[in-house]
Amino acid sequence: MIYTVTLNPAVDYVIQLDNFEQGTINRSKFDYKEAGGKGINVSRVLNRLGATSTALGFIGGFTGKFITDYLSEVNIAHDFVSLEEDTRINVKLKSGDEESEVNGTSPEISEKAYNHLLEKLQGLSHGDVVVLAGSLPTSLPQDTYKSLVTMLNKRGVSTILDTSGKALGEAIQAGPTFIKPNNFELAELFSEEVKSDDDIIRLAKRLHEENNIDHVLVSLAKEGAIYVGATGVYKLNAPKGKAIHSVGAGDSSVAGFIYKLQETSNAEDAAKFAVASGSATAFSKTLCTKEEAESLLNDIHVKKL
Ligand SMILES: Nc1ncnc2c1ncn2[C@@H]1O[C@H](COP(=O)(O)OP(=O)(O)OP(=O)(O)O)[C@@H](O)[C@H]1O
Ligand SMILES: O=P(O)(O)OC[C@@]1(O)O[C@H](CO)[C@@H](O)[C@@H]1O
Repeated sequence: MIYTVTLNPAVDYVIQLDNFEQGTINRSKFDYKEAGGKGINVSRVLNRLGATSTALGFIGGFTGKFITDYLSEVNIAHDFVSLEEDTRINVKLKSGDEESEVNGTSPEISEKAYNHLLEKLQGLSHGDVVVLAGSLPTSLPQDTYKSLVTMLNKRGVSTILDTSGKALGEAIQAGPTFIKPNNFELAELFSEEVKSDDDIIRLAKRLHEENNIDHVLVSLAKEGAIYVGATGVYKLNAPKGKAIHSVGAGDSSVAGFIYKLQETSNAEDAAKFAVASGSATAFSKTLCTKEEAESLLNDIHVKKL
């Protein structure tokens, strides 16, 4: 069974304007709200691809209810720990072709709430897959993902990690099964400039070999992705197209990778489907459908390096 863990979910409030002007009243051309947060997006894309998952994490208030109502409506199982405080609202502002984001602050996570989540995860075992994705609420320590990965690894659970900054730096020491940093997150992780594919491959190989991470997929937005794993190093181009809404593109790549790897056990196919899913999301108004992802597969070429 696949579980996604979103410790810091969000209602994404997406606003489109022709031209945002600072210091004055702007009126949106259109706006909408979506159930967001990286793990929740992974569950949503898995659902669109035809794979079942259960969404876990912390949820609270009217914003939390918006998310759980939506998940129930689209038949995504969920078992969140309830909080008193509202789940945050993240603003995604699109002005012309520019995208800006203001992500809200997280509610406080009490020790009791954290232990409640831990109990749910402690019930998992070999064969289960857990996706840990997104930022940590500010009240949780930076090594939270590290301790969760350590605990899950001991139980034989596969761990997929998509986070950034110090939380990522700590968690890679526990050797998750799969990580998907983008090139900026990779550079930050090693405090190095990443200027070329060779730089990316060198650092991704270190993660694979020294940190024991089976699959390292470095996403490169419109440049595609580079994969490093036991079967080799692959460079994948992204299909050409007009990027409409890139929020959730990375989460779609994670979902696409997990979905295809479970289906075929082939890392090259999984990396290709990851790029297709990420690009399909970037090219559409919201998260991709299976048909949209599949329609891009012929435009993605995998080069073994
Ligand atoms: N402009 C684009 N054109 C084509 N494909 C894109 C574009 N932007 C993103 N993608 C696709 O989405 C994947 C993930 O994108 P990216 O590297 O931006 O991840 P990310 O930084 O985690 O994204 P985000 O935080 O926006 O979800 C890429 O590997 C690519 O397949
Ligand atoms: O603040 P975080 O947890 O790093 O990212 C949260 C977020 O920006 O990520 C998703 C897109 O990947 C959005 O749905 C959500 O608003």
